[in-house]
Amino acid sequence: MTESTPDIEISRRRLLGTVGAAGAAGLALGATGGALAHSALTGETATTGAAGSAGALSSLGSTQVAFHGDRQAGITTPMQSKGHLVAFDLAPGAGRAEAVALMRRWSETARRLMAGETAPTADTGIALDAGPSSLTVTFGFGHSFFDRTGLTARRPVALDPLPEFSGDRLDPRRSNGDLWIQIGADDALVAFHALRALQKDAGEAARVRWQMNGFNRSPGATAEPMTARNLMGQVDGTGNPKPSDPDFDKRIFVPGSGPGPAEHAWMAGGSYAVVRRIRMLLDDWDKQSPQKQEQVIGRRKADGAPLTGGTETTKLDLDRLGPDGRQVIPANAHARISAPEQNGGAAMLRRPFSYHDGFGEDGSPDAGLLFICWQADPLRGFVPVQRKLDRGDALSEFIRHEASGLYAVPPGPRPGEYVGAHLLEG
Ligand SMILES: C=CC1=C(C)c2cc3[nH]c(cc4nc(cc5[nH]c(cc1n2)c(C)c5CCC(=O)O)C(CCC(=O)O)=C4C)c(C)c3C=C
Ligand SMILES: [Fe+2]
Repeated sequence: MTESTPDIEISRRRLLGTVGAAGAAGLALGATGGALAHSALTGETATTGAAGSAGALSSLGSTQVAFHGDRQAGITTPMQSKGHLVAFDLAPGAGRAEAVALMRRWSETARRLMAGETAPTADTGIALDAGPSSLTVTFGFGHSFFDRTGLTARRPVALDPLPEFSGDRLDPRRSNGDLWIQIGADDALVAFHALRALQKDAGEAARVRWQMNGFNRSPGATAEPMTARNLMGQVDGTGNPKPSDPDFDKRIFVPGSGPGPAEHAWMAGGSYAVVRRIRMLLDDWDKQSPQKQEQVIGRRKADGAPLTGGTETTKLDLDRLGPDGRQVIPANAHARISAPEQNGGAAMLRRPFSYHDGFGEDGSPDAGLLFICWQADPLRGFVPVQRKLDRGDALSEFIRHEASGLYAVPPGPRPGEYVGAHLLEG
């Protein structure tokens, strides 16, 4: 049984039965306002009720993100500790009818699992006991989906392939795809359970094209909630636009009405996800002195503060010169080049996962960032910034873009709807 507002879904049984008042704050994360609940998410666990009995959950396990809403979950939702990205291609011969049936199945599975219920068919039992654990399942459509389903006229221009960048070393087998799913959860079994259920749901209609696994810091691991670090050890995410910024919605989500053609109205309230697998050349990076590493980014490693001083949230002083007459934040520093004021206001919401897939024969880690950024229009978000980074970013020497995807992520479904219904049936 659930109690719903547009932004909040709380399991009444869990709220009244197993979680005390302190933990209840961590239970409700709306798909639109989830990021605001960061401190509730990362707070201490608050298990009450009969310890060890079925259904007794910590606030971490019982935290639930709404499946229905104006926006799909997993965009402004606080980053979870475990993530899976998976792209599918429709099977040969599968078209629009199969895509409709598939999106119906996937939506129902996602709805149930995000509510902490079992999968609709043949549940594997992997996630029993854990609760929803902030599970989010986010669906997107790639460029090739539209031709495969006879919907080319409805394909937005914003989904045109990204330009090539000089530093790209992309593997086509791990790039693009007709359909894309992002799964995030604060429990590894819950996340894998969702991945497996959705893959089984694909049946004969679609085949996995590529799949990647990622992680972030676990909620509660730090004394206070703080911006995550990446595998280079940097505080990463500071400059992200905040949901409280007056232009946040305009930058991240497709407007509800506008000059675009009517065929593209199905994307109103949606967003575009750029996904890049970026390998970090960690053996080279780790050889650099801390001072050099800080010059590459333009921020201090210890606390993420700008090299021009202050705290993590102090604005970069891009004009400041040092006693030697040189810019304190170097001309090629990553944070300078990517700053919105250096890019005509271009902004994106970065919501990545780190990844590690073992070590190569030479001992170097196959590790880096599953870089995912969200924007209302990639041509006014990712593309101009990446063009500039590609030309002169000090970080380029230490990273390699190995895979890429761009996906149209439609708005959230209304109760009774499936994700993408307005595209497939509108
Ligand atoms: C094209 C977009 C970007 C790519 C690709 C990218 C890769 C990348 N970034 C880091 C580490 C950091 N990035 C930081 C800031 C930052 N990066 C981008 C864009 C891309 N990064 C933006 C828009 C910003 C924010 C700029 C601002 O608002 O001032 C930082 C500084 C801290 C922060 O603001 O998050 C770090 C650290 C890595 C390691 C990486 C590829 C592996
Ligand atoms: Fe960056």
